[in-house]
Amino acid sequence: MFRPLKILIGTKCPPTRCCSAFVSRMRFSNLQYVNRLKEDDEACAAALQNAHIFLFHRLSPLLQRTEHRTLRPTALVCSGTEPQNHRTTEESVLIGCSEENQAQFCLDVGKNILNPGSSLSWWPETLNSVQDPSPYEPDLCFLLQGQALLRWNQTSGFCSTTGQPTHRNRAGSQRVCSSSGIIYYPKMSPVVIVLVSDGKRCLLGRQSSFPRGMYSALAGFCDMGETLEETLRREVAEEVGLEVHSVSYSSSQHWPFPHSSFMMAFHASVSPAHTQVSCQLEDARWFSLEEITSALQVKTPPRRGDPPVVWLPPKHAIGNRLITEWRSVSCLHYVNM
Ligand SMILES: NC(=O)c1ccc[n+]([C@@H]2O[C@H](COP(=O)([O-])OP(=O)(O)OC[C@H]3O[C@@H](n4cnc5c(N)ncnc54)[C@H](O)[C@@H]3O)[C@@H](O)[C@H]2O)c1
Ligand SMILES: [Mg+2]
Repeated sequence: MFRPLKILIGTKCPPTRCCSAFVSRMRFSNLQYVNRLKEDDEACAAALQNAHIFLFHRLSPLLQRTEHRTLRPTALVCSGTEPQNHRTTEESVLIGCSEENQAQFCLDVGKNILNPGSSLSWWPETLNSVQDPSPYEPDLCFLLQGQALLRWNQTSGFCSTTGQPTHRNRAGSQRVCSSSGIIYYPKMSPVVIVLVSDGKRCLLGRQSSFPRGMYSALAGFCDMGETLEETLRREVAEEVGLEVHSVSYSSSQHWPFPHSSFMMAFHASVSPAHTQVSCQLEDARWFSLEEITSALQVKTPPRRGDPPVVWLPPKHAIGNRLITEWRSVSCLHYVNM
């Protein structure tokens, strides 16, 4: 039976993924340490004895609401003195280590491999319900990484070539076919997300699967063999029938839906003379600076029965970042006119 060791509420945030954090982590050999744990099962098992283990249930992270109405991940703190049960040692996945070289793992205590997508639906709702998500943000990429790695291990139990079982290494960072020796590594799907502008307005769309009233930048999966630029131009042409004429890169983000996407975000512009939308989505339309400004102020999605209101992806989604960047540049443009 699963036996928790000690629950730590509001555990210290893992380091954020900004460039300076990476540089300092390199300097203190943290990355080399994590790489060694991925390659050395014995070292990894030893590290687990004194690790922080972040808990998930059916792929959803177990979160604690703090007194400041923010959410924090819940972790077991292993002291090395108590024996660990079979599931902890066999199913925890390594996701990193602290500045003090304490290993950090994730463990799903209620995995649901028959319907792995079902438990994810509460993610956006939970994240949107956080009044002020800023203290949560450093934890978010950490949890997304853990969730993706847990799901990949739960759904990759068999070799797609031989049909035989695969076995994971201690860190959960690779799986090997027991019959052929083929090595599998975690997969993610590249996605382009693009905010199209005509100079004065930006173009947002919604799919029928989006929550009521939500609009976002256009997005689409890369086809095999495509460059990012080709995906971007194809998706904009397919979804709204427009041709973009300039493209600039913004940023990237791991995204858990539908099965670990790697989102690469861009700004693009169309000629103000050719803005007629031919929509293949549920809706796509141009938004003025004023409309975007008021939509960004909607912090929680409308409840059932509330009047319809446009709202945008939450702060931690890259779609929100694109829209916020566009608004900042547009505001500057108006100030300078
Ligand atoms: N983080 C954000 O701010 C943000 C905002 C908007 C969309 N997104 C994400 O972008 C992703 C792509 O957007 P979309 O749904 O408009 O894509 P899309 O326009 O390419 O349409 C989705 C369809 O593409 C096909 N497809 C091709 N390759 C696929 C793959 N590897 N996995 C799944 N389906 C594949 C499927 O038929 C699917 O129904 C979605 O997962 C969505 O959650 C994220
Ligand atoms: Mg799309």
